[in-house]
Amino acid sequence: MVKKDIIVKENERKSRNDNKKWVIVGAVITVLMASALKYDRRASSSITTLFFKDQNSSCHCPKVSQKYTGIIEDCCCDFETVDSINGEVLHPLLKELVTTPFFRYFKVKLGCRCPFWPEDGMCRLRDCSVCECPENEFPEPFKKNFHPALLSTDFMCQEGKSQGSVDRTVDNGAFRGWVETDNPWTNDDETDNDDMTYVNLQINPERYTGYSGPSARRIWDAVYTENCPKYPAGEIFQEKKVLYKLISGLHSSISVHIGAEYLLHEFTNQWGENPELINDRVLRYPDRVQNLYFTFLFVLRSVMKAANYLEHAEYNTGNNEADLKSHSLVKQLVHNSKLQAACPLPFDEAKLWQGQSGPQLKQTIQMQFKNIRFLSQTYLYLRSMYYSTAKRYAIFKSSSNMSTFIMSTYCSALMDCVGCEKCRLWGKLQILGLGTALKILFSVDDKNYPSEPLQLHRNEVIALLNLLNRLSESVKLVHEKADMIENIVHIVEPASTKTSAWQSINQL
Ligand SMILES: Cc1cc2nc3c(=O)[nH]c(=O)nc-3n(C[C@H](O)[C@H](O)[C@H](O)COP(=O)(O)OP(=O)(O)OC[C@H]3O[C@@H](n4cnc5c(N)ncnc54)[C@H](O)[C@@H]3O)c2cc1C
Repeated sequence: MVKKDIIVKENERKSRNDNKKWVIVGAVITVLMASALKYDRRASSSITTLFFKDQNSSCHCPKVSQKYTGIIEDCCCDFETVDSINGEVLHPLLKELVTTPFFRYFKVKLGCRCPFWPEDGMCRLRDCSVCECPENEFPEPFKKNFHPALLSTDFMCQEGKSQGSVDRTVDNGAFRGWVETDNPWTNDDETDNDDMTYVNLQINPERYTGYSGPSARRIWDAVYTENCPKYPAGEIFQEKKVLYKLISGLHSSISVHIGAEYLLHEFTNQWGENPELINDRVLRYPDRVQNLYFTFLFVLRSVMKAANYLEHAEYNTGNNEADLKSHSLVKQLVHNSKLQAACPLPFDEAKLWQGQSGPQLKQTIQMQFKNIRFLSQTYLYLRSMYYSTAKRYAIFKSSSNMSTFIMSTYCSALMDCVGCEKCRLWGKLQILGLGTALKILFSVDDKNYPSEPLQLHRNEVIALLNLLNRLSESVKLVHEKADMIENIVHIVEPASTKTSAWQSINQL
């Protein structure tokens, strides 16, 4: 063997040894993390939090999840495109937008009475309660029930658009001011009164609150079982499936936010990520991840459809500079060329309500989602007759068709039963956001009823864009960290051996 070959061989051997060393070091670190995770979940969360932070701050790109690829079920976009456009365009814009004064103050009725069960605040943390805004903090124009004058340009007709294809954009040449009209998809009992309060969303983040147990379970159980039934295999109505997927996607997002900002050590008030929770509640179930992406695209589509309305809306809080910023960010969002090129139609709402039973089905589903006052009245009547809560609930569950019908009309009313103020705040905001998306996509028919253009409440716009931001954050976290979380958690315990308490209950 010539000398040169010997040197090459020697270098290869050294490099193999070096590699082995790194493999061993890696394995030791993994084992240490795994044992820490096994014996102290909270401590391990801190370790993984540090681990995640290091990954992000290093010069290497964070490891990207390749697990979710291809077209997102029932949508017109694939995972890869959504991840890239979200990371590049949507997330940065939305993150900034929701900090502006217009979008950070949300009007909400927090002290509502649950029409189904007595209040049983199961919250055990101070983090559960909401800091309401002092009177002098929220924007002056928000206090007035103002109706600004109409802009001069009126609703434009659609003549001359390309040959016969249906243009489904909501084209409101004029912004008609913030109005008080009923949203057929949500509770319309949110008009101004003394019970309403303004909340600064920035200081009330959606995160772990400690709200759990029977109270929380009962809400989700009611949402899925009573109002938005899980679709059985072979379900014929695509529309019902859409409603289920929206709720499930929202649920996934809430779980991701709980896991992303978790109270690791109550005593030291240390917050961080809880990867095990994110894995157990969302990542282990590919359909829940699909539903999260679906909900994101659905809401995104509604924002894109309402582009012209949102562009011409008034973002007035009395702070000129900040309001110009809100307006500019909204415009950048709704007319973003990268977004339009990458994912021009995130969800195709025109495919729904097509069959003969379409209109009736639409009404039924609308009723499932919204809250009608009728229930409260009927419920109060029943309550005056029956004192036992259990009996009252049993009546609703088992008696006449009427009761079943009434019971099934409630998705948003259930938010009044959430026994934790902060969860109720975000629950109400996000259900209102979903209701607004549904309203934009399904309640406005520019082609057949051009005289009834889209009209939104200020609060609906605030809810819609905050919801989109929440979903965008969840999608980003799942995309960037799913593989890492799954690897870490699987080292400790194979997913297949785990069965959550709730899964067991549901399987009974
Ligand atoms: C409206 C609302 C808002 C909330 N907001 C917060 C909050 O901000 N902070 C906080 O700490 N807690 C919040 N909670 C409580 C939280 O959502 C959980 O209920 C709680 O942490 C207990 O979790 P769990 O493990 O019992 O499962 P849950 O999340 O309560 O889930 C219950 C069951 O629903 C099913 N399920 C779960 N996820 C999905 C999904 N994506 N799709 C379909 N089915 C699913 C499963 O069968 C699961 O076992 C909120 C609850 C509600 C109802």
